[in-house]
Amino acid sequence: MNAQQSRAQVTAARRVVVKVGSSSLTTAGGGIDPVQVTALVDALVSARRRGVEVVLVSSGAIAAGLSPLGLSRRPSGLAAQQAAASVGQGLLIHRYTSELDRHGVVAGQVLLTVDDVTRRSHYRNAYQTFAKLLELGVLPIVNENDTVATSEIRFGDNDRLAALVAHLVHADLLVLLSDVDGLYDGPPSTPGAALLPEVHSLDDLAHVKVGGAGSAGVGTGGMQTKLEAARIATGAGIPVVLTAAARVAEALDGSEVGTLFHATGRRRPTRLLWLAHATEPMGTLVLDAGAVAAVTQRRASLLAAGVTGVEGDFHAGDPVDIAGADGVPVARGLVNFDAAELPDLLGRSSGELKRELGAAYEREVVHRDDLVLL
Ligand SMILES: Nc1ncnc2c1ncn2[C@@H]1O[C@H](COP(=O)(O)OP(=O)(O)O)[C@@H](O)[C@H]1O
Ligand SMILES: N[C@@H](CCC(=O)OP(=O)(O)O)C(=O)O
Repeated sequence: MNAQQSRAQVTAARRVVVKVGSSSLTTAGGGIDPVQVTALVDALVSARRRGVEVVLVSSGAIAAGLSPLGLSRRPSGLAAQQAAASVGQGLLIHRYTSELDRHGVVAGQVLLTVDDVTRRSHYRNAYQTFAKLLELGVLPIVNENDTVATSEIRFGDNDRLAALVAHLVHADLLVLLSDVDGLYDGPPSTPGAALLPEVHSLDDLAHVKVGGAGSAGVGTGGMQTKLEAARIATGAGIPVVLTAAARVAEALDGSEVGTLFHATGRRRPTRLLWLAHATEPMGTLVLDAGAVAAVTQRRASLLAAGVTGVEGDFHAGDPVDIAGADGVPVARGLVNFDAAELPDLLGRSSGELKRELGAAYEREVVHRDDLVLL
């Protein structure tokens, strides 16, 4: 496939998720950069006019809230960040809404937490909301619900959130916008660093040196979280274009800008993708060798009989790691029992548990549908 043919996947995309980072939306002095927002909105509206459905994932709430609160830089404490996000998210949406209004486009705000897409009932709900918004011609603008997320359940970076949203809405393409015009083989400030126009497999990037966030101090993850996002999306069958926010119009019309990451894998259930890549495990279940084989090779549910140890303080429904005797996680799943209930059940067969404790205890410790191999 030559470079031009590669970009045909971009122009063929009918549903696109575009993610823009804080560093591309804010001025050097802090606050939202109106010029950048106008340029971004114009490019998104042009794509919509070509019949493309667009979902925007926008960071910038914390950055936009700094100057109204008299802060000159991103605070380190979670509560202060949440306060800044609370102030800034309204300003950010107001800016988008008024820009989109010039084009007669209606914006819809969608604030997501990790729970919204790990819990079965929530993620179905999130999918239906997006589908309805798109059907109504609304441009959804997504951010993490920073003000309510706690440090344990926070995403922290919107790159992975964007990849998971792309999968959730069944997008054909993910466009990651930053202040740098693509992936370089080393931090772009390093002399001689060269842009990589195409990446066929993220496993080929051993030679690439990846640094942290840019100099402005408002971005969070740097290139690392963008590569993680690219891994999630491409592994689920969605190609990714990474480029500078200033080049969004070219990226969307299929010009050869930035870095194109080719899709490598196929679609998987969104919730499982989320479980593998986005959740913080609340504990670990240690298994005997037979149970490891059952879970990893036969894709069976995990039963109490094969669990030998329980670590952590979790509740039914929480994500937990599933490890072999060496403690190395082999899978992650949503557990069906509280940590406190499990010690009495370990090593016992389902039939025995049902006889002694009642039918409610016959259930799997982790059901195979709620389990993903790592
Ligand atoms: N190999 C690399 N290629 C490109 N950029 C890199 C690389 N390593 C580190 N970076 C840095 O990552 C920064 C982008 O991340 P970040 O500041 O978090 O952006 P955003 O706010 O857009 O999410 C760039 O400004 C760049 O300095
Ligand atoms: N939800 C946070 C954004 C966190 C984040 O990922 O920021 P960035 O690295 O700029 O994309 C906010 O709106 O400030």
